[in-house]
Amino acid sequence: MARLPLKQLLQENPKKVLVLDGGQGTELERRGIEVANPIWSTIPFIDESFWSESSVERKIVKEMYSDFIKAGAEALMTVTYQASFKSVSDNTSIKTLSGYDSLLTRIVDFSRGCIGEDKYLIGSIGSWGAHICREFTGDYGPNPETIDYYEYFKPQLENFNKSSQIDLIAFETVPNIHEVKAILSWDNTVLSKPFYIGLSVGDNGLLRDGTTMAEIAEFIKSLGNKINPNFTFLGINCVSFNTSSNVLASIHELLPDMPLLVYPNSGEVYDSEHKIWLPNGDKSNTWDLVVKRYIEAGARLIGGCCRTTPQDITEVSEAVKKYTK
Ligand code: MET
Ligand SMILES: [Zn+2]
Repeated sequence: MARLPLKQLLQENPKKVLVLDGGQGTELERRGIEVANPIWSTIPFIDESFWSESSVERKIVKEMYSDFIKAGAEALMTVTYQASFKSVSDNTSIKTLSGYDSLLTRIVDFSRGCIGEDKYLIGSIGSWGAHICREFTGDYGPNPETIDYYEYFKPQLENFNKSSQIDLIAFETVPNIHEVKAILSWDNTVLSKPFYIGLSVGDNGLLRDGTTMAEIAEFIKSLGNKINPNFTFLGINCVSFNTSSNVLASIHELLPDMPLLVYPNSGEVYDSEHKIWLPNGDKSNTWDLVVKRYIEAGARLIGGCCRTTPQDITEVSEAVKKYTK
């Protein structure tokens, strides 16, 4: 069954909450793919051997999608978070724009083949900071306003814009206000299909660069009807599980009419000194509880980010069913 256009689905079903998949990068790692390299989880697609039917890595990616779908995911992301033209051309043998474009098209078409026609495919784009591992600090240097964000995103955006397989473009883990402003300054010639912004927010409830949610909301309101009509969701991703529902509620209070999205990390806490993940100390926080709060706070797209697995998505989808009845 073919899917309805995303915007139509949301408009015709005001209570519909879409279940997203979990963290593809960490899930592939959990399944045995070595992702520690500058283009992270996109690495398996670079070697020509991936495209042969017998490839083990190809099987792993397919199974990951199939397991997220069995868990209840209705929208799944391409594994292209760290696959900007700059990252790919600086770190692999693919150096030309046309070679890059072919790579993305291959990944997108393969991902569509894995998920089928009835699910939504989201084109993942990591923030500018992701290519220098700054998505959790927001430190974009002394003149973040002078960075040419469009130049950086253009090749990936153009591919996703023209692809009939991509339903929604995701700017993920955006930590800096100047980047948010740049993305929202682009009209529908630059961003010609539904898109969202996932903010990278700390436990203090601030964008990683220190900007308050109120400043972001004011900026969005100031755009008035000049805002790109394809701006479909605002929200947070790769944020801590325990604080995510409070942050989302604060955005909802400021922008009550904006459809929101949220996909936090698993409840584990990263110990950067020992480079290990520790279990969630706060047992009172369950998916059932946070999903209930997300829905109360206007979330229309809910899933998991780093270290979340199909088991997490099963719990998310059960809670979504329960609280959207
Ligand atoms: C660092 S956040 C990563 C988000 C991306 N969608 C992934 O899980 O692969
Ligand atoms: Zn993440």
